[in-house]
Amino acid sequence: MIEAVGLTKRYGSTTAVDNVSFTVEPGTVTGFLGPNGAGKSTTMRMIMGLDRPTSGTITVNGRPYRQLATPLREVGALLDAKGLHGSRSARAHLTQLAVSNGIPTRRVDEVLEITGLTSVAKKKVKGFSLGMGQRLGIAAALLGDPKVLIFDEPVNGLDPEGVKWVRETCRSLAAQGRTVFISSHLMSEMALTADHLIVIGRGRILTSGPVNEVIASATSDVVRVVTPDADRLAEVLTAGGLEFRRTAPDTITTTTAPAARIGEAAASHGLVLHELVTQRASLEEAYLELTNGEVEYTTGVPAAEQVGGRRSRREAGRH
Ligand SMILES: Nc1ncnc2c1ncn2[C@@H]1O[C@H](COP(=O)(O)OP(=O)(O)OP(=O)(O)O)[C@@H](O)[C@H]1O
Repeated sequence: MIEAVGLTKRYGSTTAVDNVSFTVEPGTVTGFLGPNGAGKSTTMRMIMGLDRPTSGTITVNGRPYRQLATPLREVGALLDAKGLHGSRSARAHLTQLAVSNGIPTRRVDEVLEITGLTSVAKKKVKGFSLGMGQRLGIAAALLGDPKVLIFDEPVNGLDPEGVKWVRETCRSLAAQGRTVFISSHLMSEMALTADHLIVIGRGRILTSGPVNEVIASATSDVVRVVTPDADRLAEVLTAGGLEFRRTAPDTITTTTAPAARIGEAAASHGLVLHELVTQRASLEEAYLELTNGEVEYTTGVPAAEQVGGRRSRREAGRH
């Protein structure tokens, strides 16, 4: 398990992580979701002992990373897939890592197999595609057979097949009882991959909980009614104490009454309805609702366009 208590990291005048507390439980995929610059990578680096907290603690299995006796056997991480020596083969890279961490080299073939890299094990890493690099990074994370895994933006830049592979790998690692903590700025991807979400913005936790609850808390159903009897329906709804808006002469919308109640109220007064629709807010809307105002910078591009279209700073080569 991973536990953060009052975790804070400042870089000069920038507070990257601001008094954050959370736990990440075994047997689940926990998504760490937030816009660019929210503090995800900084938190993950602190888990791995690559950055020291300004205050607070972050532990893996009850200990700070630097106090773990055999760190690679307890926690594996994919933080930056580009930190590879290009002239080495995938097998040589993993073998060197195994030897320097006292891990039997037979494990190298196992992780190559798990990550589907056996056929390219002898190829030089510099010829690897982004997807193969991600697989190699995950192979390295799995080398010590750790119970805790941390992947920072593992699907960034991957094609749909690569995204699916990462998703299924995370799910199966969690099904084996491992603790899987993955960061992303994509709500839609997290909705498919994670069981739990921790949503962060400007270094602070905005919300956390089971994925469905987090999404439900940020979205509300909108019921839209189209009727030639809008005036009479409005009277009926008012008499029933229901709140609604007239969005067009023949259209009524409400976020407080379920469609069934509106339909029954209309039927009991013999009113004709042409449409009675429940519209669920999209995941992007939920995400924007959750992280509204928490983005580090804005581009002047409407937020809805930014969600799908923006590249992370890492992808843009500015990380
Ligand atoms: N080494 C550093 N020195 C100074 N500031 C830093 C450093 N690392 C991160 N920051 C700042 O801390 C904040 C959080 O950055 P971080 O990389 O943790 O965010 P993130 O959520 O991982 O975002 P992204 O998805 O863009 O990687 C940002 O304001 C960033 O500019």
